[in-house]
Amino acid sequence: MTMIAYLGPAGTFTEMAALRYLQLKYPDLEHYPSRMCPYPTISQAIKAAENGEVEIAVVPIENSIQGGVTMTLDSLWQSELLQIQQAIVLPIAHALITRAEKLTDIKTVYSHPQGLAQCQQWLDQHLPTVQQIATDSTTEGLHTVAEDITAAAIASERAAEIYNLPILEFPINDQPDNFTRFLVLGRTATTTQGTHSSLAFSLKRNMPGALVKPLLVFADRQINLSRIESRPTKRSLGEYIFFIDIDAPIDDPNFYEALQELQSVTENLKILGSYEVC
Ligand SMILES: O=C(O)C(=O)C[C@]1(C(=O)O)C=C[C@@H](O)C=C1
Repeated sequence: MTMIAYLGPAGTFTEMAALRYLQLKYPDLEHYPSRMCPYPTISQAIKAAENGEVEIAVVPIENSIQGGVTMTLDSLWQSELLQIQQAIVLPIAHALITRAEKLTDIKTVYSHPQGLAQCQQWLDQHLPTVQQIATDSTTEGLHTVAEDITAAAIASERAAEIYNLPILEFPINDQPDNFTRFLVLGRTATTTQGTHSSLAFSLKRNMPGALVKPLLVFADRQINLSRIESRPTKRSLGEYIFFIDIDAPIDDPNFYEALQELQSVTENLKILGSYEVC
């Protein structure tokens, strides 16, 4: 029975993505929740899949407004075993969940840093003096909201329903078109072949033009990169790992050739997966 680790507690956007994956993959399943294992942080969910406690981890990777989820990018680079099996894109609409009757009664607002950032203009305008408290997920602060009438949390409408808490304002995200991409990660033995591929590499030397060579490998073959993002290697200042998404399956001969050549112009090259996006 496939068990799925996700960023919890219950009611997170990541849980919605995990449920969507289960419904797509196993449409005949009767009881989805019994397969769902919440973890308090993204890195713990990823570790659970890596050490075999669960088969799959579902984690956020990128928001259309705030960009990459750094904890996921760093964990992907460090992971020796996990591959991307599927990507899921969900619209994200945030609610202000609180037992306070009016905005002026609120003293603290809890949310995941992505949740706070996606509602920053709204917060500046409507709750400018309220203390913002970053949590590991949008739902972590909901227990406090249940106990403290001056506390509020930014989370989904579904979370308010699960915890039986009222919504004071909805939607409060600054951009109506707000999307987050989630990844379904599984062990390499179950590697998939899909229409999209992701890889990451570090460079041999930190010198002018070092990034041009790997990029030319793709440009010369007319391979389109749909995303490039960098993270520090954590070895020394100014050294980066580059994450690249490509709209091509890994078994495309053109792409396969590019990968061979990429080995010679990068220090460490990781194929993160070949997968479908839904
Ligand atoms: O805290 C949650 O509800 C999550 O699923 C995490 C997360 C994220 O890390 O981006 C997912 C979607 C939204 O962008 C806000 C938060």
